[in-house]
Parts: sequence; structure tokens; C-alpha cells
Amino acid sequence: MKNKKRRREQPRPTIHPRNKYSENPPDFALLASLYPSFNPFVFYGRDGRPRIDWTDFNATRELTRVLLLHDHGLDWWIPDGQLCPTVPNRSNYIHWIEDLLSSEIIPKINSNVDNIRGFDIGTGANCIYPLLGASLLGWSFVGSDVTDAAFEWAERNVKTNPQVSDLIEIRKVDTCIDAVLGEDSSKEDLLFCGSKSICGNSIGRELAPISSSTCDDAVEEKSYSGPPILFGVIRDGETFDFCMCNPPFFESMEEASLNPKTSCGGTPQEMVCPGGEKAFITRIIEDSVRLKHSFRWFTSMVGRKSNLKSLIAKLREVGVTIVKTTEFVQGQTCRWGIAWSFIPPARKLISPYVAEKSNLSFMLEVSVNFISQLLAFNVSLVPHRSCSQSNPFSMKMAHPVN
Ligand SMILES: C[S@@+](CC[C@H](N)C(=O)[O-])C[C@H]1O[C@@H](n2cnc3c(N)ncnc32)[C@H](O)[C@@H]1O
Repeated sequence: MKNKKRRREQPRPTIHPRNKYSENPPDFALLASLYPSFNPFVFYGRDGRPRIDWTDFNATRELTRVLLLHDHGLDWWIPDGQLCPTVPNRSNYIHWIEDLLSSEIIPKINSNVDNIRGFDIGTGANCIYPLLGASLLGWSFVGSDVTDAAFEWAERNVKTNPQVSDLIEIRKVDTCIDAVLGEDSSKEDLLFCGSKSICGNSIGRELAPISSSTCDDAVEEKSYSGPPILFGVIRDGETFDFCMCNPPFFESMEEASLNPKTSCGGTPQEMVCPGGEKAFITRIIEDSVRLKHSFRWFTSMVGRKSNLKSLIAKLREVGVTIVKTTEFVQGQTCRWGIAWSFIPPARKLISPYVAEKSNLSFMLEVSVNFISQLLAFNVSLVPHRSCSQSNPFSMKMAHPVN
């Protein structure tokens, strides 16, 4: 009882310990003194502390610009209205992936390549994840997007930073996907062609949804019906250590505008998708089945905790070997991270399924011929450094990977 009480009293983690801002939050007064363009957005509250108006898009964009410049040496800009990322929050997702990769529970796909290679689904005009991943950790990226604005501005943000530009490729998703579907695509697969819009906007043209054989009841009526996400975008023979995604969370702009406390911009194309994030991530899961040999980890951000349960059920259904979740506490709001893999874990496991109430992560039992499964994935069989975690079901990391 005592222990329980003590556990509850512990403060919730708000920021990853390796996050640049975990010990030193952005100093608005300092930034205002160094960057005259930021100065007009800073005011002082009654307590004498410097603040900005989080509901002012120009203020949040200028803060992001000066933080990327001051702390990361990145020259960055986005046009009015495009989704403006908050740098400390986006960094948390990068560091969580860093934790997943370094845990070595899932062996490397390509042991010859030292360089970590990621795929950022929906990189946006801001291109924030590739810019942070490349500048903080030297990772290389392909960042995809469907809109012209995202493609043009992401490319611009890469080109204005020659120190990372060789590490980042921006890939425009071909919205005419009947040309790129693989041989195993059935007639039930979606066809989407012609419009430059993605899901969510009235311009989008939808045809048949993806094969119902892989859909469970929970998502049947809200299948994703937009342009390709991974399958059809990943090229033959490409391999990645991970993919990441900050999906269009919402089903409508009304839903997206329910948080008046901040203004981070965001166009309908960036924020909205029929079926919302659940449909979008479900499609990523379906794609991951087809691309299971091309990625070590698949990951996505999840905006609603209630969606985690059905997404995890879907992952079990498609036969993943491991699922990890985490919580990102971002100011007043919470987001979740979900990660999965089809690669047999590096250590043989005992229990078929462990999912405590407080711990949604699990690994499936590695049952049949462990070594031949590893070989099928072309993973390195070199012994790995031992992990500090003794219990693979609750991989304890400095930041909670629950
Ligand atoms: C919520 S925004 C995330 C932008 C950026 N990654 C960030 O974190 O600020 C979602 C992005 O996904 C893009 N998107 C939507 N459908 C897509 C698809 N099928 N393939 C690639 N990108 C897509 C949107 O255009 C938008 O830029």
C-alpha cells in the first residue's frame, strides 16, 4: 500500500532525459536578446517570467525557428498556416526511437551498415523529424509527403542546411498508385489516382478500400482510402532501421481545432483523414505486413489512448513479434508512441503474451525454429552486447517505454 502511494506521488515524466531541453528549457529572455525577430513576441508575466502567446501562430513559428537555429544550427522556415512543430516535443519521439534501436532486442537487419536509416511518413513542410534526427544523431532519412507545399518546403528546409542535406531525401508520394502496386495486390486493393490531395480534403478521390481480409470489425467501417503510405512508396530492395509517423490525427477540422490553448497551424491535409489516425495507422500496419523484411521497427505516434487498444489488437492479429508503447507528455496534452516489429527478438522469450493494465508492451513467444527465422530476415547473428533490462516485457528505459 505504502509502495503504491509512493509510486503515485512520483512526478510524471515530461521529457526524455537525453532531450536537449530536459535540464535547460528554452530561455525566452535569452533568445529575445539574441534574436531581435523573436523579441516582439516575448512579454513578462506578473511573476516576472518571460512568456509567449501560444495562441499566436507567428510567435510559435518564430520560437521554433530560433530554437532550431540556436540549439541545432538549423536554418528553417514554413509558410503561414502549415503545421508548426514544437522542438522539445518532437525531440522526444526521436530519442524514443534511439532507445528502441539501442535496446538491440530486435537485431539489425543490415549488419554491414553503421548508418541508421529512417523513413518519416508525412514529413510535412516542416520536415522536423529528418532535420532533428540528422542533426542530433547523424541518421539518414527518407521523408515522404503527399502535398506540393510539404514537398517544396521540406526540400527547401533540407537544402538550406548543407550540413545535413546529404542525409535527407524528400520523396513525393505518387497519388496514382495503381501503377505501383505489387504483383500480389488483389483487385480488392485500393485504387487512388489523379488528385493531388490526400485523404480528408474534398479533392480526394476514393475507390475501393483495402482488402477486408486483413481488417477487423473495429476498423471496418473506417478504412483508410487515401494515397499509399508505405507500400508503393518504399522502393524494391530498400531497407530501413525504422519508420516513424506523426499521422493526421483527426477526422475533421472541427475536431482538430478543439485545442484553443495553442496555435500550431495545420492545414486540413496535414491534420485530417477520414477515419482519423486509427484508419491511417491501421493502413501502416497492413503495409508493414507486406514490408516486414524492409524495416527493423515500425513506429507511429498515436493521439488517442483509446485507439491504442484496437491498434494493438490489430498488431497481434497480423503476427508481429513485439509491440512497445510509450507516453509522450507534451505540456497539457499527451501523445503515445507505438512500435512493432516482425523480426524475431534477439533473446528467446518465455511467455506468449504479457499485457498488464499499466504495460501495453508485449512480445509474442518465439516458437518455431528461431535461427531460421532470423536468417529469413537476414539479420546479424553476431552476439549483441547484453541489455541492462532483465525482463524483456517491460524494457525499462530512462524515458518510459511502457
Ligand atoms: C500531422 S502532419 C505531420 C507533419 C510533421 N511530420 C510533423 O510532425 O509536424 C501529417 C502529414 O502527413 C502527410 N500525409 C498524409 N497522408 C500521407 C501519405 N499517404 N503519405 C505521406 N504523407 C502523408 C500530410 O500531408 C502531413 O504533412
